[in-house]
Amino acid sequence: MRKVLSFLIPYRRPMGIALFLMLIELTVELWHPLIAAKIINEGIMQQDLSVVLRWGGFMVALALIGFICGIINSFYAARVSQNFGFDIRKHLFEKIQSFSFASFDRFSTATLITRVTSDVTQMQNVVFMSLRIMMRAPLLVIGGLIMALAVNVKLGLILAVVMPLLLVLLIWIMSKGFVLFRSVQEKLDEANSVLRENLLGMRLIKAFVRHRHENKRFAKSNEELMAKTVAALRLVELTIPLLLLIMNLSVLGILWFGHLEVNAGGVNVGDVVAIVNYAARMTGAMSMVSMILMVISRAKASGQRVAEVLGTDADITDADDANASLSIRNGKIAFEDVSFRYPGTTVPVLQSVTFTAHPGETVAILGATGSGKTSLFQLIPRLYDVSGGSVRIDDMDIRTMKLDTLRRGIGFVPQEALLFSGTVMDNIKWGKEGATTEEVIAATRNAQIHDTIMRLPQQYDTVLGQKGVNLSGGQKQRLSIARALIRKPAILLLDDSTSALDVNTEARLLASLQEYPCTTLIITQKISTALQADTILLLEDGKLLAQGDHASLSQHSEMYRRIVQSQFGEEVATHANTVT
Ligand SMILES: Nc1ncnc2c1ncn2[C@@H]1O[C@H](COP(=O)(O)OP(=O)(O)OP(=O)(O)O)[C@@H](O)[C@H]1O
Repeated sequence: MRKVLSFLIPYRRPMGIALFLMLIELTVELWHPLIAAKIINEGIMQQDLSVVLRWGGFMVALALIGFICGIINSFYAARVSQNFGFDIRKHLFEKIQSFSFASFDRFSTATLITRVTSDVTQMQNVVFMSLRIMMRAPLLVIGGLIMALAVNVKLGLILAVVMPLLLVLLIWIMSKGFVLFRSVQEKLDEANSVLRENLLGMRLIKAFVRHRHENKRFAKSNEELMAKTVAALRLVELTIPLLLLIMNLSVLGILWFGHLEVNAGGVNVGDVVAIVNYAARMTGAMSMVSMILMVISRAKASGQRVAEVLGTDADITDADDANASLSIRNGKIAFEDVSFRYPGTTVPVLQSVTFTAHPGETVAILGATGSGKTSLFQLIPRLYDVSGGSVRIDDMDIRTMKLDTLRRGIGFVPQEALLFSGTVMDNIKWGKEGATTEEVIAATRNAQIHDTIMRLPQQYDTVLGQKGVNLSGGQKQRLSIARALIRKPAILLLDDSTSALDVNTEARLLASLQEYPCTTLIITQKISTALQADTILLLEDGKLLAQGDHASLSQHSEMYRRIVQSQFGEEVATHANTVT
């Protein structure tokens, strides 16, 4: 939480000005009842118009000063709170960018979105209110109490007894509110999560006619959010009427004892009016305090959630002795007795994996679904770190290299082609900042997508919809391959990235990849793809079952023979379909 509050440090000066202006406003407000008492006692009761006019004019002048200070205070409060929110959002975004995959496994996408948006807004509100009214309200209560006691001790004592009782009540309510508002934010996460999944999976939902089921799912989550919010707001709703009731009873008490005192000659009418006036202002201030306490308890819950993200250490970082001069030159990859399990799990997904991919070689990784192929890939750019053994590139343990240098030398094409909104050109240049048009075209030609792009309405300037919705699966895959090729990486990782391509296009693509001086690792389910590789790795349940070229595997691996037999029939059929 201290970390979150430290974001206010750069704004000490405007905060100081805002608080100073607020103090002037407060002084003006506390002065008013005294002047009113003077006007009543010395002007109205003595029928002296000049006193009424003089002090009346002074009152108007003070009100004007208070008004001007209030406006400038609001201006500074808005500026500080907006800048504070901007800075936190920026830091959160940068922090999330530095997250390892393990951290992403910990925080869902929906919760991260709520934390960067709604939670930060709650905290912004509290900063705005602090500078505008938070200090003013308690000071007004304390100042009002002191002034009331100064005007008349007996009548002032009524307020002195009631105020601490009210404060205890409000603090109790705040502690309840904190718990409730934390669960409101959690329910908001859940509703966001359902909404997000729906929007992303809209096509599937329509195709499966599952909209009723999804409506119900969202309605359930929406109802839970409403129920939690209503419970939290009920507490807020209860607070102010309760507070008004107690304060109005005290005003009645002041009027009752006041009238007795006036009759006994112990106090002036003007003084009773002044104390009632202070009580009224304190009532207003107390209801402000109760509102503020609610906002604080909500912001405290949000602050904790934001602090959790900011306090998450990047667990995959450069080692202290990482050598900045090391970079990938030849692209030799060696796994030495590598084992791996996902952080927070006990089951190993890779066990004693040892193989070498020599520079310029193409290695295909075959294996059933869930056998650990993607996990193996993720270890190469250090998206996760090995649990045992080591991954070496050009004979260097990758943990001795700078992360950025390591990742810059790798072209990674994930299983699901992910494109960004923007033009086709922007999407390919995303792989290499400042790439020339010639470089883009060379990459798209090799990825077998240039001709397709030229047939698009605005060719390279065609704007892609969200996640590239206006492209086919195979087109998306080839665009993301082009995006990786443009980096001319020393190591190219294709995670089942040719699955949506027909056999001919895939063969052309793989042939053109031969021209790249890079070591290529291809995860594939297709024997036809594996056949183009120099070496084939056969994974089963996280273990490397066999490795070698097609001929040696056909001879030595029973499992490989089974896969070939099961697939070649299918492929002949597929090929026949493509030809016709
Ligand atoms: N983030 C994760 N946290 C925990 N376990 C995971 C995570 N990702 C994958 N796994 C588990 O690791 C195992 C291997 O998954 P992996 O994605 O590497 O398989 P794969 O061979 O690439 O499968 P596919 O061909 O279906 O993509 C699976 O049992 C999976 O449940």
